[in-house]
Order: sequence, then structure tokens, then C-alpha cells
Amino acid sequence: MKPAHAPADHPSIPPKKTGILIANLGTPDGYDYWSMRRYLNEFLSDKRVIDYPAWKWQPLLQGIILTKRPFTSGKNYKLIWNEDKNESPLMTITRSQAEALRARATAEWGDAVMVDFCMRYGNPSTQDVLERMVKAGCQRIVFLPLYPQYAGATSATANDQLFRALMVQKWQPAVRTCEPYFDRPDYIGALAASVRRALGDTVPAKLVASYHGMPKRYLLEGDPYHCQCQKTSRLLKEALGWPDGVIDTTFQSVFGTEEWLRPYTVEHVAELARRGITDIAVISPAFAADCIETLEEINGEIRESFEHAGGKGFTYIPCLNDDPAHVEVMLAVVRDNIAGWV
Ligand SMILES: C=CC1=C(C)c2cc3[nH]c(cc4nc(cc5[nH]c(cc1n2)c(C)c5CCC(=O)O)C(CCC(=O)O)=C4C)c(C)c3C=C
Ligand SMILES: [Fe+2]
Ligand SMILES: [Fe+2]
Repeated sequence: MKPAHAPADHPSIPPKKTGILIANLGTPDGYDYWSMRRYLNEFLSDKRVIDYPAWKWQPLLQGIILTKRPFTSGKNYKLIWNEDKNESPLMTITRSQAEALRARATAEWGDAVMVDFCMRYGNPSTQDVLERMVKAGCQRIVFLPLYPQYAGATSATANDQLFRALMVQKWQPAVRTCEPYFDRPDYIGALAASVRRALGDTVPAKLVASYHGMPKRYLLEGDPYHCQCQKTSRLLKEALGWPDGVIDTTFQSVFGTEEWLRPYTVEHVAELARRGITDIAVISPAFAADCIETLEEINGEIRESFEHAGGKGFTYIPCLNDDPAHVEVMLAVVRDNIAGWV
């Protein structure tokens, strides 16, 4: 639309909208060596993820890690790859979440909103999607990083990337970044419902709530992730009405030589089996979508560790993914943040 006063070469201005942008971590474009290397290079060069000085870290990363890890991680991605769509499950699920959220948000706010998703690393990039939204008339953006618990390595770096994309906009939209939702009753309720769906009304001998790990040093330096994970587990226990001691909170995906948050899931499940707890369920509340860390690590490596130590029954409870209850949580978070804009 051109304004009435416009000279002939005045650019047209689309009607004003509010963009709702959900963001996840990102995933490789393929499981071949170069796709994996590109992805891991971008990810592991992020100072929010690995905070060593570049002079110390980059030679290690470029020399040893990016020579070997693209092969080993690529093999793992191959095991879970969505061959029909030629993409990783994280991509398929995040797209599906965005479509479901779009349907719900459009039902509520009509054409005043536009819903899309982006990734912190790889594609679709935060910059490309933000540009598309700005071109379509989004003068306001609600930005929702899909991490229930805040971590510098996830939520903050997603926001950083949005702010980088804003730095190069001639017409910069107003933005609101959403706070983490680790203790929202609707999120806890959706987790509890997913547990009941998987286990029925029986209280298991043990439910392991396995969260993605991080170096313990990040906690000591002020990152609240550990505490938010503990609180999610406690609220889940309360929502289920279970006694103390049924849910164990553990941390997975240890990387490198530093000490990470403990207990480590892979060791903990083996210890449970050795103690005679041979039937367990595992849930991963830090992941909004199933991904390599849940489908391959929890349901593959961690399950094997449990069975190797004598465990028999291992029930993996899927992430909330595009479960309607999860989409309602996202919509409610957006509703809280969009107030006054639509
Ligand atoms: C090395 C440091 C890492 C930190 C710190 C970290 C934190 C962190 N990550 C997630 C969520 C995801 N991580 C995923 C994959 C993944 N994570 C790391 C490393 C760290 N993560 C690596 C090297 C990888 C790649 C896979 C591999 O090579 O093993 C994913 C899945 C991506 C996918 O494509 O499926 C998610 C999601 C959280 C919540 C978190 C919080 C502390
Ligand atoms: Fe990770
Ligand atoms: Fe804590």
C-alpha cells in the first residue's frame, strides 16, 4: 500500500502486523560430513555455548573436534533422520509446532498476526525469517525461544541472534522476548498429562527427568538453568500427586573434559538397575521437541546403559512436541506478551 502523499518511487508499505516468532536450537541440513561440520562449527563457536577464549578453543575445535565429531554425530543423525522429508526430527516437529500455533493464533487474532519459526544455528536462520516478517509488515515481534528453562547457552543466545538480525534493519520492529516457562501451571499440566498418557495411573518405581546438561561452572557463575530444572521436576511431582523420591532429576549430553551438572543420566540409570530398580520411565522436560538428544541419546545410548546394567523395562516418554496442550502453552505465553499489540 502506498501512502496518499507518496511520490512515484515511494516504496509500498504493507499493513501493520505483529509477528510471532518461535525459535529452536537448529539442526544440520544433512548428516553428511560437510553439513554436520558447518552446523557443529557454528554451534560450538558460540561463546554462549563454549566460553573458552577463542585462542584456546578454536585450534582445538577446528583441528580435532571438527575432524572427528561430524562423522560420529552424523552416524547418530542418520539413525533418526526423517527420510521422507530429508530433514531431522527437530525440523519436522518445529515446523509442525509453528503450523499449529499459526492456526490457533490466527483463530484468535486474524490477519493482525503472522506466525513463523527460526533456528539459532543453520536454517531457517533467524535473520532470514526476521527479514521476511519485517517485509510483510511486522512492526512488532513477539519472540519465543522454545526452551522451558532459561540457559545462557540456549535462550540468551537465541535472543542475541535476534538482536543481531535487528541491528541491520532500516526499519527496526519493536520486540518482546518471552521469559522461560519452566514453572507455568499449563506447561507443568501438559507434562503431567504426557506422563499419565504413557504410564496410566500407576506410579512407577522411578521416573528419571533427564535435562540437557551444561558445565557446572556456568551454574556457579550465575546461570539459573539448574535451579529451574529442579523446580520443574518438583512441580511435576506435585501435579502428579506423587510422593518424594519417585522422580530423580539428572543431566545428560556431557561434552568435553570439564565437570557438568550432576548426576549424569547415563551413569544414574545404570546405578538404578544395579540397585534392582529394573523398570523406569524417562522424560526430558528441557526439550520442546524430540531431537537427537532424546531420540538417539536417551532412547538409544541411555537405554542401553540401563539394560547393560540389568534393567528390563525402559519407557521413554516423548517430548510435548506438537501436542495440542503444548500448543496451548505456547499460545498462552504469546498472549501474555502480545498484550496491547493486537
Ligand atoms: C557443548 C556444549 C553444549 C551445551 C552447553 C549445550 C546446552 C544445551 N543444549 C540444549 C538443546 C539441544 N542441544 C542439541 C544438540 C547438541 N548440543 C551440543 C552441545 C551443547 N549443548 C551438541 C554438540 C549438540 C549436537 C549434537 C551432537 O553432536 O551430539 C539439540 C538437538 C539438535 C538436533 O538437531 O536434534 C538440542 C535441542 C539445551 C536445552 C541446553 C541447555 C543447557
Ligand atoms: Fe545441546
Ligand atoms: Fe540450583
